[in-house]
Amino acid sequence: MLFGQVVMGPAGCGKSTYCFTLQQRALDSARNVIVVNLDPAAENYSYSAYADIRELISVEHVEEELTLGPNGALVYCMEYLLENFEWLEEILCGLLEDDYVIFDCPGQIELYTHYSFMRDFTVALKQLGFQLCGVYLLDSQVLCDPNKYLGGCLSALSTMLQLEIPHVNILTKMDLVKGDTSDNFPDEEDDNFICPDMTQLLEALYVTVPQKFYRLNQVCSSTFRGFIDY
Ligand SMILES: Nc1nc2c(ncn2[C@@H]2O[C@H](COP(=O)(O)OP(=O)(O)OP(=O)(O)O)[C@@H](O)[C@H]2O)c(=O)[nH]1
Repeated sequence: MLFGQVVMGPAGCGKSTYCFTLQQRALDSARNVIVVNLDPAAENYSYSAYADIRELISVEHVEEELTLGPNGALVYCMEYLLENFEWLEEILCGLLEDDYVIFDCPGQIELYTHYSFMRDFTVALKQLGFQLCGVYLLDSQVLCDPNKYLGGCLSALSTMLQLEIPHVNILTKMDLVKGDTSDNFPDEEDDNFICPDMTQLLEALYVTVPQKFYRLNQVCSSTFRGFIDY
């Protein structure tokens, strides 16, 4: 059996940096961690890539050939990857049982929330014998703003439900958190800074969001609470 992580999250949240760091940590402990770049628009990443979707297809190429915009080209590339999955299968079939594979995914969250691509991709990997974990990265700036926190939780939850694989959320860039938290929201001094209580979230939203959305926010926060308790 092969093990792997599917690393997802909004653009710029730190996915490639996370993959690089994990690869370096593994090297230090003499473990082989393989990173596969699945972002057809990625030009720079610091890890050493075992495979790169850009060898199959790139956003730049699709934009030129099919005169599509960046988002349309990205969706085209991801569908192309699925249709030509044997390209990846051939590369991955050389792996050993102990190898651990990290898939660095694109940052357009609609790929996880609106399209079935990522789900179909993980199903195809499972058929190759992969045991997968979804890793959803969020910039820790969301901790300073209840509106961003609500949006971040919704996107992470929606991704988890779409993929139906074990799921871990990770907050990145903690070194940049300055503690200038919005009123009524826990700050760095609070024990529940990393995981605000849902009552606190609702109270903070009550102050910042128009009243007509109160009931909606109440339903959202009770949904999150349900998943936390579960
Ligand atoms: N200060 C700080 N900067 C970070 C951290 N992680 C990532 N960055 C920076 O954030 C920027 C984006 O990081 P990436 O790793 O490229 O993010 P990404 O999610 O792969 O970006 P996309 O591929 O565009 O979706 C880079 O300038 C990184 O150096 C962190 O923990 N702390």
